[in-house]
Amino acid sequence: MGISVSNLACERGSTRILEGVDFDVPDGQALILRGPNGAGKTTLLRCLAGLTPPAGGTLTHDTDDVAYAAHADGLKAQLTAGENLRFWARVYGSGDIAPAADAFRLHDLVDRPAQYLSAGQKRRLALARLTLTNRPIWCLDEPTVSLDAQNVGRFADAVRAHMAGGGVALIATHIDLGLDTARVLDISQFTASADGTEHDPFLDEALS
Ligand SMILES: Nc1ncnc2c1ncn2[C@@H]1O[C@H](COP(=O)(O)OP(=O)(O)OP(=O)(O)O)[C@@H](O)[C@H]1O
Repeated sequence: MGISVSNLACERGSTRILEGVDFDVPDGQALILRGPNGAGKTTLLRCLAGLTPPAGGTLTHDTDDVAYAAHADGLKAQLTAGENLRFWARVYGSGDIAPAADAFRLHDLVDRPAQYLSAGQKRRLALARLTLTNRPIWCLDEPTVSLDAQNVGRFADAVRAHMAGGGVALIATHIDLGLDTARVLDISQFTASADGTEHDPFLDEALS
């Protein structure tokens, strides 16, 4: 399956952010998305996940096959960590939460309400959801924010396990995850602004 993107254009609001985006990611591979702040990494991931329709070009994958992890953790604050995991396991039809809890060392936290978890613990819980989705394509936006070095390593292990099972991962990150086989794509080459500078639609509007 993998992902194949051809001449893709992406918008936020009605503003064209990216155009001419071309790449392939075969099964079992990861693609690291790089580019300066505002280059359009989130915009591209949202488009690949089906949250924003493409403004042009083609995607070959079914967006229902995508598990998307945004900047926000998306936890249910009143539920415990374990209840959050069991909720997602029911939603995605995956029975056992133990492998997800193992991957991110959450066993000691399962009875704690999510609202009382530290920032890094919340992020680990949010990332554990990925392993419960059984979805083959992971689109991850700055997944390691708030993680310490050991947990960055655990996250990288989870991505490796996903790839070993034939899964695909697209990861916007500014850090080195140590994924030796991953390709890197600088998406600033696809920025839609004519002069090549960072496009700021709010400034454009103020000056027009
Ligand atoms: N709703 C919106 N309407 C118009 N423009 C938007 C909207 N949301 C974001 N943008 C603009 O789209 C551009 C791309 O934003 P995006 O969040 O995709 O960048 P990014 O590469 O993920 O940045 P960062 O590294 O800072 O997370 C930015 O210039 C941003 O200001």
